[in-house]
Amino acid sequence: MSSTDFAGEKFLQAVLPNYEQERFRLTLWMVAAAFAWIFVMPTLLASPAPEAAKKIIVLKKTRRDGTVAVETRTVGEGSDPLQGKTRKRLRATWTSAIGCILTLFLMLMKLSPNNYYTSRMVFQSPVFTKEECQYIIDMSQRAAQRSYESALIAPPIPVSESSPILERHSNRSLEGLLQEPIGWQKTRHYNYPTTDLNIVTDHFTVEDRTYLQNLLDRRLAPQLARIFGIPVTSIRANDMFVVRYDAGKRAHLTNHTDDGDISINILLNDEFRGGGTRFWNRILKTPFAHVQPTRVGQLLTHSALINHEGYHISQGLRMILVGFLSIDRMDPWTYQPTGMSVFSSWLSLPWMNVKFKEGYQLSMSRQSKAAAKRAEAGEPPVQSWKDHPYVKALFLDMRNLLMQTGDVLATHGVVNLVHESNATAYLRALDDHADAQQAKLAGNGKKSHSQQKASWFRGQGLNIDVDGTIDSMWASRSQNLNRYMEL
Ligand SMILES: O=C(O)CCC(=O)C(=O)O
Ligand SMILES: [Fe+2]
Repeated sequence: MSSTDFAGEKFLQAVLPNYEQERFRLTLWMVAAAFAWIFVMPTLLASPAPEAAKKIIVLKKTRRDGTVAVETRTVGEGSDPLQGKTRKRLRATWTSAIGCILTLFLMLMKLSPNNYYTSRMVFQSPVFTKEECQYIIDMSQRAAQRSYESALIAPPIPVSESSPILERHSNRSLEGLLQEPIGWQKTRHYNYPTTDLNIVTDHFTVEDRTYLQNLLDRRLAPQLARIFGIPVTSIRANDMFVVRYDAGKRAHLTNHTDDGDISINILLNDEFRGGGTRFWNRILKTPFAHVQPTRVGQLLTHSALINHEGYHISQGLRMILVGFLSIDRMDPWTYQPTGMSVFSSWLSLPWMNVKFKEGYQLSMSRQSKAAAKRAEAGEPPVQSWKDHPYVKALFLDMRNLLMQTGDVLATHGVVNLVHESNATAYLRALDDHADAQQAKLAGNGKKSHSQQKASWFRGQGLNIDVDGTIDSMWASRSQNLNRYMEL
């Protein structure tokens, strides 16, 4: 979304990049640099300096009769003009090629807003009102109550030979629902468990989801599009959930990175002490920010690759709405392009970094599944190019290289986009714009314009491969497909 389309632009107290303009400028610079390295530099580097072209060596020989004979010999290019020139040209070509790649890489890193501006920055802005946050808390408590009731009557899942891990996990999560805080999931996230409820797979109602979807479409989608320079159609939440931290129980979340491309974290209440989110600089091994929003309904959004932690609360209950968002270049269902610029996808270090990370992880899991199948059936597995050991190693190397490049070159910091005194007016401007859009569509006789919206719930729980195709779905999705179909 360009700055002129964003309804909240005049309330921004920080200057966000004008993506379109900066990408246009960057393209011109890159074309000029490539032209210089390909056509001008090789000629300059290969052309001999006039005095260096020939070297004259004077040889003095004393003859037997005592007289001195002076002999001059020309060496270097002069003595072997063709070979010297070829060698020089070859060296110039190589130097130019390396120079060209390095220049373009540094330009991309330092002139592209998707790289220098959004890689390691945290953005803060208002997104919900206090009343809306209370409504979300209430719907979460109702969903927890329904989860508890269904867990009371659900029989334990028999552990079968074919999928013991999954079924043991399902039993553990059923048990968790019966423990305090009752009805809340305790083991949904495996490595960094939070006490949470997923908006689709837990017992929220269709009305709850519709309420949230409407709010996220009006308030969150345009802000993310503006901050990260992406179209709203490229946004697909892969996991959207409400988290609670209880003082004295699970009161913090240790340092981690998230899954997906972009993370969102919206504060729903303020009846607690401590808390906030701490963001870490991996190079310096120190936090670069500890953000404690003072206003309920405040959004924190950042690249999922930034290390962060949910800081310990010492009193009360802290609730947040969290989303792990995937930014798709292609719609995973139709394979139509989402309209995302190449500068925010394959030329964006954080985006590429995530794709290589996911590509590597998927390949590893495919490999272990294939090994299990092979053991079962005694057949050699069919291997895709993505699972070739060299490709896998390349994915891992690229992931590490891109991560470290971002860590070293990108600015780390927090941008507070809207002053607190403007929060209400800012949200009203976003609402007015959304209403006007809707009225315009209704006037055009179009009932809905769903293809122009972000996917908040319908597209969760998918593993998308580096080539944009669906690789697999999470167990929680395949077990609840009917809920995804409702939306
Ligand atoms: O508690 C927070 O602010 C961070 C939450 C978080 O990072 C997560 O749920 O992944
Ligand atoms: Fe996180």
